[in-house]
Amino acid sequence: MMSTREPRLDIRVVSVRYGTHTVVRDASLGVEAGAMTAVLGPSGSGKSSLLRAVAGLETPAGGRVAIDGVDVTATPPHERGIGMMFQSGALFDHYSVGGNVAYALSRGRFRVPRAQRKHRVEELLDLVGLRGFASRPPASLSGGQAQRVALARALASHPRVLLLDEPLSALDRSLREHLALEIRRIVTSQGIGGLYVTHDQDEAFSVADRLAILIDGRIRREGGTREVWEDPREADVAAFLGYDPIVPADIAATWGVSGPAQHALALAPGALRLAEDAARPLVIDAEVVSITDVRGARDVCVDIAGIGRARVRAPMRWHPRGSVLPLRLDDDQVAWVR
Ligand SMILES: Nc1ncnc2c1ncn2[C@@H]1O[C@H](COP(=O)(O)OP(=O)(O)OP(=O)(O)O)[C@@H](O)[C@H]1O
Repeated sequence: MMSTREPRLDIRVVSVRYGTHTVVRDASLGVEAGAMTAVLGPSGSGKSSLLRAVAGLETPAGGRVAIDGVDVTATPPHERGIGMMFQSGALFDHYSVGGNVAYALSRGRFRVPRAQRKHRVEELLDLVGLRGFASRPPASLSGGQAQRVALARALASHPRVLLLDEPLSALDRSLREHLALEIRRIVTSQGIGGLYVTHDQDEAFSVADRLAILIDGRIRREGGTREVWEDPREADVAAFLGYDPIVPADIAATWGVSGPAQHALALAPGALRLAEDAARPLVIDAEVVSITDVRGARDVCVDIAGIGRARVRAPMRWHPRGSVLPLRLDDDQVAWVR
């Protein structure tokens, strides 16, 4: 059920234009306090431009941005009560880790009195898992630690809204997953409204509780992560999320599956299963194209008449019995799309 409270961050029909080129068109989105929305979309879809408009670094060509019900569309960035974190933390090398965080406490409308800064720096470093790091020079930090400092700095002045633009994309995957969960924990526990820009589907799903899918400057789907995944509604949204292939309705009908008129059947990874022991006729015949060993499984590329290439997971010790591979469909792993 939708809350009747004012959302922490309210983006209403915001457009961003560079010259005559509109790169964000009528974007509307609400983020509750203590919640994180990921703006997920392909490269060049306008994600950073939307974030920059929310931050006040870009003047929207139309629409409004409100924080806690107050219109901040014309408010300078440092007076909006927002924190920002980017791909590269851009720490000051000539300050210590603590100095970098303290600097953020000394500026803007939300600055902290000098006497309280040291305590707040320690509190923030503790929050991001860097207790005892205050006197370290930034050059001595790993990439992940540097981004933790950037996060501490972004949180320094008790922002009401935290804006994150691909903050983990320079880190390796395992660290990215770990830090994404930690950022989520911090945003939630601090009651901040988080807006997190990424092009990485896995990262979006681990960091956010809601998703806004931005394609070609338009928010094409918005909702809870699970809801968006289970019902992407449109074929290109499904394809961007990783559904592949998208099967025309007439072919799906030959598998005994039918859906709404003018819809196609999008298959999630894992929707096609080996069916070597299943009773005919409810099997889909595929041709084996290639087999690649991956961690803990075999990735089988198949060709299905009328659809083309698709991928199927098989156990590590599996070998095909012939060139024709019988498959079945797991109908929990499909979505009907327009
Ligand atoms: N300052 C600018 N002046 C002119 N065009 C710009 C400017 N900034 C971005 N653009 C263009 O706006 C479009 C959207 O860019 P934006 O950086 O918002 O996309 P994005 O989804 O964040 O992409 P990426 O994931 O690659 O960072 C692109 O076509 C880009 O070239």
